Amino acid sequence: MAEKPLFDRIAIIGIGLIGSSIARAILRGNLTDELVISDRSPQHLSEAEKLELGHAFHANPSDAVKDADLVILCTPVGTYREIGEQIAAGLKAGAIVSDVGSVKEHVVNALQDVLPAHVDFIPGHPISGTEKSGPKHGFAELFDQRFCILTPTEDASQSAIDRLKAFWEAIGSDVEIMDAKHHDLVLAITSHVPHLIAYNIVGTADDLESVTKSEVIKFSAGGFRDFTRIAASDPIMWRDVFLTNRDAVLEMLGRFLEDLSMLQRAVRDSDGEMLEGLFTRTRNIRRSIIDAGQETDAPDFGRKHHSDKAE
Ligand SMILES: NC(=O)c1ccc[n+]([C@@H]2O[C@H](COP(=O)([O-])OP(=O)(O)OC[C@H]3O[C@@H](n4cnc5c(N)ncnc54)[C@H](O)[C@@H]3O)[C@@H](O)[C@H]2O)c1
Ligand SMILES: O=C(O)C(=O)C[C@]1(C(=O)O)C=C[C@@H](O)C=C1
Repeated sequence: MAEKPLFDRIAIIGIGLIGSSIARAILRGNLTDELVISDRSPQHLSEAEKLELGHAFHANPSDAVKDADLVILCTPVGTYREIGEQIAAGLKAGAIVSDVGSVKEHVVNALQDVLPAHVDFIPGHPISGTEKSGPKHGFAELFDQRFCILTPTEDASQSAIDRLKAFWEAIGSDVEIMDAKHHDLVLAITSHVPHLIAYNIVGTADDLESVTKSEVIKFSAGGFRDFTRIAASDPIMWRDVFLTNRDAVLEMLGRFLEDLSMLQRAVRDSDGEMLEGLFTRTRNIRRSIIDAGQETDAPDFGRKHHSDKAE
């Protein structure tokens, strides 16, 4: 006899890159009997239907969450409160409500007092993605061997946390439980500030057009090209990240700028020892990431075949 799926009915709100990757991974693993999709973009909803990413499709999120045992918000974090208000009345007692947002304390603040007491609210964040947006760019393997961080509130039941953990593990991820504030500080330096740096360096190079001319494009096969990939990431998603993780980003940016000034001084003073010392330390960090299996040692990105194709 076939095994019972993890959840009878799952609703995904927002069928973009992350939502559609989760949908594909759910279908790949047979993790539900009924996968319901909602998106406010009629184009994304019909694309998702054509791609057969679910069993039912609704423009209105309150229709999608009806009878769902697991609801996952996969929209930019700035939309969460509004969506929470739209779905609250229709949520089934005992349902788990989760999300994939890149910021976590804001998500707790935006949703905690909007959601009914009869659901378990467990914010989540898969630490994997690409610079692409929309349903056609998702792929089921996105979460394989990547971390997914859960930041359950004190009110969430252990059995609901265990079920959501089992869900992400079935999707291919390793699950870590973390406090939301701590998550936001860690991700500020490992993800948010790096994106800000990429947006900045590409913007600066573009502003220096008179110096670089079209050579920004011509010579962007090396390190700069890696920055252009990151700087191509979704503008709305990243606007919301910086609007909602302001304090942690500013704290980490302050530290980053201090260290950058030290490097500036080392360059000015021709302090080769300092430069070589730092570069040796950072090279070892890259090697330890590869040894831990978090990245391939390819000259380009581990996911080149999925994410690096021009639109
Ligand atoms: N892209 C990444 O690398 C990545 C990685 C991990 C987590 N995340 C998080 O995942 C979430 C989604 O990001 P994405 O990359 O999939 O973005 P995306 O732009 O590809 O998809 C977002 C989808 O949400 C829909 N949407 C927007 N507002 C809506 C609303 N009010 N109601 C219903 N649908 C709405 C859009 O039409 C779109 O289909 C974000 O919160 C982001 O922080 C992204
Ligand atoms: O590889 C990329 O394109 C990513 O930027 C993925 C990345 C990251 O910074 O690591 C981006 C945002 C997320 O919240 C999680 C993952």
